[in-house]
Amino acid sequence: MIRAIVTDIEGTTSSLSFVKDVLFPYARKHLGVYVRQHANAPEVRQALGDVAEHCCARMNDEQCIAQLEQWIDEDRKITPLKFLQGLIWADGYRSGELVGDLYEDAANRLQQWRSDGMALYVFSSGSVLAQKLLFGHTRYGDINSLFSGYFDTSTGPKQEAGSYRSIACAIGFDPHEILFLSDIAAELDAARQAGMATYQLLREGTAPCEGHPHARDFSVITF
Ligand SMILES: CSCCC(=O)C(=O)COP(=O)(O)O
Ligand SMILES: [Mg+2]
Repeated sequence: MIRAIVTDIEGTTSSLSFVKDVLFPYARKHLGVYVRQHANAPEVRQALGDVAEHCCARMNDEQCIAQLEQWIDEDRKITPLKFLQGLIWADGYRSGELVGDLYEDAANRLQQWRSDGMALYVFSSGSVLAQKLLFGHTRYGDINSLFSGYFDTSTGPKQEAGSYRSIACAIGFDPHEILFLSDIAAELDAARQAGMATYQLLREGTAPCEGHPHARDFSVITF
């Protein structure tokens, strides 16, 4: 019996275009100024140190900024980039320039599942801060109270079964009691390898993959 649901964000609860055409360009535009202005903040220093460590190189701040900009252009899911993006998006949500995108069917079904006693979690490449910001600033209001926990790449890559085993362990459910929702075949394969049930969301432009049930939106998911 399914007792917990873990959901991806981009292409699942929220549109691909919001992430690619709104969030990433916003971070790209503000990254340099943000890092220079906050260069002495401990969390920014830590992130820049992690960039250099990832590159196995000694790098000054400007070299780190150039590397981070390149990673945004390549849509790399590297933890210090994701961490800094979350900090930068916070300003955009605070000012009202960013509104967290959330499909209406996802908002309704998440609410219903929670009312039915289902435990709900998020697993996204976006940092935990970025996840809370998105769900905290939707046109349906702040829906963070629906979620019991959040996971990002600090738990592990989304294409590796071990990440899903770690999530199951952390939330205290057997993998067979957990349903994982995503648009990406490699993520669904990894979750199933860990023993989770899966559903592929077929939002705009997503092609169905083999071996997983699929749904055009949250309203038709059954388990
Ligand atoms: C938390 S919203 C930003 C999502 C993001 O940065 C990203 O790279 C998309 O990752 P997902 O795992 O949700 O597909
Ligand atoms: Mg996705």
